[in-house]
Amino acid sequence: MVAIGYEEIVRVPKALLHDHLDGGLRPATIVELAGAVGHRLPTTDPEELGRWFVEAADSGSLERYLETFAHTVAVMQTVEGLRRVAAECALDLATDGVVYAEVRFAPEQHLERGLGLDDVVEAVLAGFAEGAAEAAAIGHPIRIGTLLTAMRHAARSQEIAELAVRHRDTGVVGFDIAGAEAGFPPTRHLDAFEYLQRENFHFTIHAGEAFGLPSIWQAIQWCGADRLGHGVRIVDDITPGDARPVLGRLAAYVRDKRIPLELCPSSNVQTGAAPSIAEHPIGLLRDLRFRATVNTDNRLMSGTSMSREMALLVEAFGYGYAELQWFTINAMKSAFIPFDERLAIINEVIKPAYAKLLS
Ligand SMILES: O=c1[nH]cnc2c1ncn2[C@H]1C[C@H](O)[C@@H](CO)O1
Ligand SMILES: [Zn+2]
Repeated sequence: MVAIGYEEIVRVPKALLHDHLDGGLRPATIVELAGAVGHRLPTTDPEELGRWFVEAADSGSLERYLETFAHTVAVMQTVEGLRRVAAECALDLATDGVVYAEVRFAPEQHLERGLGLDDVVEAVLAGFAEGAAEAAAIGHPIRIGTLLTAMRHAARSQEIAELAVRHRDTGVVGFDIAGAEAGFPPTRHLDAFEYLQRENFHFTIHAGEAFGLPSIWQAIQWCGADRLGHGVRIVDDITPGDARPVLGRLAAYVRDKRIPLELCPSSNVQTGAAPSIAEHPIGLLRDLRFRATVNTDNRLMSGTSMSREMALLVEAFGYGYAELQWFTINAMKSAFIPFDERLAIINEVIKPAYAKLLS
């Protein structure tokens, strides 16, 4: 069987659940916006800047990886900057063949030049709407849902959770916590998660990336997370066994309850959560039929795209269209938009496209 090529992967519909708005800027846009607000960058050559982000993020440490965001967050402090970045994000994802995306960002990081939390959210939602309309006009329809993230080292999660609920009818579909994981367990934000559950709202939690099973356990059993951001370290609870891998109690629970794992292969290699793409646990987790999904995390810091992540998996694991469809439908089933809308995208967009390729 001939391996599927990159161009073919771009053409198939893809669904993306874990992508950070402030981790996906175009380098040329950063240069332009930084010039306008007087922010000093490591270089003002867009190509060099793109390489700088990937190299700086390639540190083997989540903490050092996160330091690179200072340069993207700095240019996302005005309505115009936020709107533009969101519009370009929608357009870039759509032209990469992503038909459904949930994009997240932390509003509390965008208040340095006087905007309020609601202004920030409204600017981003307007940008997504504009980018999606532009994409549809050139034949690349995309549905974008927004997730609001609270930073786990800070103490604004309740406020951000309320902000998310306030904007639930205009495009915000979920909540998340992100930032350095070690030392900042999910239970620090229990009040926010309990509030969201009372509001019948959806949330995912970055867990099991730079810290292991206790973080995943807390996210699910204490906080009630619908999905796990990364969750890749669930493999620490899976042992080889004689005939087949043996799942511990937590891994079995995650699989039995079909808890979605937002796996981000390239990002995990950069932060040291996985040794290489070929050795990434996604291969095992797919074989064991966990609800595994493929994601970009930060397209700028990883120099990647949704199609590139899938191409890397095709190369490393020999996947064909059947596996790509499986990951895509897993993501769509796990999305935070209403059930009927998820079903419509699966039945009217994803399945017909793959059916042609699989027949
Ligand atoms: O993979 C990640 N783990 C934890 N935090 C992350 C990751 N990628 C991005 N972030 C942080 C940095 C961003 O500024 C923030 C909001 O998008 O989320
Ligand atoms: Zn992330």
